Amino acid sequence: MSQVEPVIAIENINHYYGKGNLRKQVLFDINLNIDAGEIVIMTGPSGSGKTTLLSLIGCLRSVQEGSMRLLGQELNGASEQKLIQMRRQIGYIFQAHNLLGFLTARQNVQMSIELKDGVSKKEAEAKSAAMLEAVGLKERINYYPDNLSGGQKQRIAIARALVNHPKLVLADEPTAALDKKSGRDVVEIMQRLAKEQGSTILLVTHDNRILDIADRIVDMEDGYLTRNAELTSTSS
Ligand SMILES: Nc1ncnc2c1ncn2[C@@H]1O[C@H](COP(=O)(O)OP(=O)(O)OP(=O)(O)O)[C@@H](O)[C@H]1O
Repeated sequence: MSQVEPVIAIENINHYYGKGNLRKQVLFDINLNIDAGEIVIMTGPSGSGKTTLLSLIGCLRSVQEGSMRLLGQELNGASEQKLIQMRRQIGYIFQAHNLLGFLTARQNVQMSIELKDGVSKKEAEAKSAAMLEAVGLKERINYYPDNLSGGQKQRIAIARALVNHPKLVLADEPTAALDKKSGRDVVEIMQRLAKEQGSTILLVTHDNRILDIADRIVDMEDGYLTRNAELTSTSS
């Protein structure tokens, strides 16, 4: 039998912004494979290309040069419709968590389930409540985001991203707005749920305090991948 295909397989990716004289290359010959269930942290200075790479992997931007296979599907040349379909298989957690203020915690989570076909409202309600319980917000299910702390809001965003059991979770600076303890709590919840669900996580961060949750750390610098190192586990 052939080897299991990585969740993300990136080969010789280049990316450019702008046109004509203003055209500027921001990603240079990126090669990276990420396997199922891996937690990978991407670090690097501001402007090094992390968000650009994350948005290509997240099907939020079209691949220009090179090959990017996501869950076995080639994204180079993929139609907009195909990209939309791929996005449904990804959980997104961003710094500005994008919760809807006029919906409660549960309704925010439920929304991402109701986008799927074949799930009854009752089922969606129960799933959302269970997911909020899993991130430690059992007592806050009916709260509106404005009445919750930054860490609690980010936990809703995690519940929303993971409720459909996506194979891939992309997180861009998920702890940036949080104090040390809340930041730590948030990534530990992500780590636990992803391991339980067998999800792959790719997380961009400047936060050195959370690097130890990763199986592997990759560094970007000036558009190049400069380090791709596995962490040796200290646990038995
Ligand atoms: N929409 C855009 N149009 C033109 N240039 C862009 C655009 N988005 C990003 N850039 C440029 O591309 C380069 C990479 O930016 P990118 O946002 O990917 O870096 P980053 O590593 O995520 O930075 P940060 O840590 O500050 O978010 C930078 O030089 C940036 O100025």
